[in-house]
Order: sequence, then structure tokens, then C-alpha cells
Amino acid sequence: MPDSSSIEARIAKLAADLDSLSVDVAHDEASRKRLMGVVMATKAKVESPIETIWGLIMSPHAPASLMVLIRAGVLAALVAAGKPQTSKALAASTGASEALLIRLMRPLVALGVFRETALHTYAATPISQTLMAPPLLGGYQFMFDLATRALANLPRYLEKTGFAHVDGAPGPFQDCNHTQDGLFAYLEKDPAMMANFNAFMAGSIANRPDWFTTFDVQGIVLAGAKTDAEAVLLVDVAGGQGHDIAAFQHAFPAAPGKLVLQELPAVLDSIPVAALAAQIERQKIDFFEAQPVQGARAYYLRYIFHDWPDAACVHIMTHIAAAMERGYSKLIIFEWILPETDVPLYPALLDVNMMALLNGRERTEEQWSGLLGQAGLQVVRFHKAGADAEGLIEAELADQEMVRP
Ligand SMILES: C[S@@+](CC[C@H](N)C(=O)[O-])C[C@H]1O[C@@H](n2cnc3c(N)ncnc32)[C@H](O)[C@@H]1O
Repeated sequence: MPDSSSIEARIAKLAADLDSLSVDVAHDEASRKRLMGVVMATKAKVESPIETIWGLIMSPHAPASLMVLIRAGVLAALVAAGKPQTSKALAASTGASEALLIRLMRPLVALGVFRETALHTYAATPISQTLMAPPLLGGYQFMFDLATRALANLPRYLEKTGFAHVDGAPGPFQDCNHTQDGLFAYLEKDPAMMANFNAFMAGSIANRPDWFTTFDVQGIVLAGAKTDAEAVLLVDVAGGQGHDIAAFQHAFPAAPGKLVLQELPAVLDSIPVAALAAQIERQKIDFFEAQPVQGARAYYLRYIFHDWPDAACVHIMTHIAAAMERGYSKLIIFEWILPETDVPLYPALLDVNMMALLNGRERTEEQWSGLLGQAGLQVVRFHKAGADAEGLIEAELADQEMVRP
């Protein structure tokens, strides 16, 4: 057994190496991710099972504390101040109890969300400053209020169903909110939370790259696209407030054909007129009804199918298939393609999130092929960007006769 002084010396050397490495990888995303993977894998080996279990049990407490400070206006007040604030001053400016603030600040200071600069005096950190960005602030509130509530209810709900697979409404979300509504109908009745959700979707989630910077858009969409005035190049089906198609238009200003953003009426109505370039046509739709654009080069859907159980996905896909031109139109899906084994933590967690919130799911290649097949479509190619990233599923009308809705 190595003596403890040599172990101490090795730990000190490792700490120093990690410290300098963390600075060196700060601007090299691939190396930074690799280092994070190594650190997490090492943590899992070094941590005792009891520490791991206790970490899981205690993990909701910090997000709840932070949510209170967001709602009470403390986060915004601290970030806006740009300098340390006492608990007394924060309590006076927000109306929250000073004793409450002091208690909730403790775990967040321990996690580095805020900094304690003196007794009961706090300052923002890069974490709290970053959290003020609308996509993150909206996303945090949406996820905490709706997803976390549905997730907390998941065990009780599943116990009631005899642990049946979640495959449609009513599911955990309906059960904990005592509603028949799905998430999107629910959001329509809560405009403030819908604004949080739309801001969340509009931001590039966790700095994920756009599909057109990762995949071969030239080969998949642009090459062979029709150039006549009426031709539609790309339909962003359920594209939120248009952030994705706007970025596409910005990246390919000379691409031939029209760009169409389709969404539910309430979402389209929430987009200011000047927010999107005039070249982007807006169209109100319900994707459970007939697809109004016939024969587009590409029907693009990002983060749509994981929101829905299989039967609903086939329904949506069947309507798109009915509008596609054989040998020309493509269905392009930008979502996770789960590996069969060793699924990375983030998409594995997202799958559980989809179950609790939307009765939806993430899918493997085999599951994607099965769904598309039921809608009269076939996979041309699964384009992958690594196990820890979303992939692009390129599909076309299947060789056999198309299924009509
Ligand atoms: C998870 S968001 C994805 C939005 C966007 N594609 C993105 O990646 O940011 C799902 C979107 O589906 C839209 N949606 C839900 N039900 C719909 C329906 N029946 N018809 C059309 N859009 C719908 C929602 O309004 C929401 O913007």
C-alpha cells in the first residue's frame, strides 16, 4: 500500500495539473468536453456509494432554492447591482424575508451560483450572470415549474398504473396538474409560462450547434432543389418563434426557394413582425391536420417527435408524407438518435423528462425506422455527430405505395 505522504503529493500534483488544464481547454470545446468526461468518470470511481446516493437524494434542493430566489427577484437584483449586496438590502429591494434569503443563499454559495463576499453579503458570479440570459432564465423556470413537478409525481403516478409504459395521455403531467390538457394546450392558457418556454426553445440549448453547421446541408437539401419562384425549399414544421429557420436563412441567404415557418396560432402571434426576415413566410398550422405546403424540398422538424408518443408521431408524419413529392421531398428530423447501449447521461435523462412532461420519448435507430415505416416513409441515412449529440434523420417516401391519412 502506498504511504499517505506519497498519495498526498500525487493528489497535489493532480490538482495543479487539473487547474492548469482547465484554463488551457477553456477555448477548445472538444478538449473541454473530454476533460469533463474524465473528471466525471473519476468522480464516479472515487465517490463512495453512500455519497452517490446521498448526492442523488439532495440534488433537488439547490434548484428549488434558486427558483425561490429567481421568483423573489433576488437573482435579477444581484446581477443588476453589479456589486455585492447585503441580505438586508436585498430583502428591502425585493420584499423577501431576510432570514429566508440567508438560508437559501447558503447552498447556492456552496455551489458557486453566488459568492459570499462578507457576512450576509452576496455578489453575482459568472453562473448567476449567465442565468439571466432569456433562454436560460425561461428554460430554468419552465423546467422547474412544469417538468420537475411532473417528475416528482412520476413514481406515484406509475405506481397507480401498475408501472405500465407511458404511451399517451393521461400521463404523469396530466395526473399531477389535474388536467386533460397536453403540455402545449396547457401553455396556451398560461401566457407567462409559454413565453418562458418559447424563450427556452429560441436559445441554442446548452450551446448546441445548429444542424446546418454540423451536417452536409448542401448534399442533403440544397443540391437538386428547384429554383422556380414558387418552389419551397424548407418548411420548419412547428419551428417555435422561428429562431432556427432565421439562422438558416442567415447562413444561406442565396439558397433558392421559399422558407416557411409553421406553428400553432398562439406561437406565431407572439412573434413581433420585425423579428423575422421578410423572406420567411409564416403559416398557422396544426400538425395533426393536413400539411398545407405540397412538394417542398425539405420538411424539417426539430425536437418535435420526442414530445409525442408513437401513435401521435405516426399521425404527424403521415400528414407530411401525404404532402411530399416522390423522389424529391425529404423529411428531416433533428433529434437524438439513442445508441442501443451506453446512452450518455444527458439524452438518457431527457428521455425520462419527455416521459414525465409529454408522454413522449427519445428513440433509437430501430424505433425511428419503425415509426417512419408506419407513416409510409423510409430512412435515407442517419447522420450522426457523436453519441453525446443530436443526429439528423434524413427520410423520404418509402418505395412501396404511400399511406394516406
Ligand atoms: C419542443 S418545441 C420545438 C420548437 C422548435 N422546433 C425548436 O426546436 O425550437 C415544440 C413545438 O411544437 C409546437 N406544437 C405543439 N403542438 C403543435 C401542433 N398541434 N401543431 C403545430 N405545432 C405544435 C409548439 O408550439 C412548440 O413550439
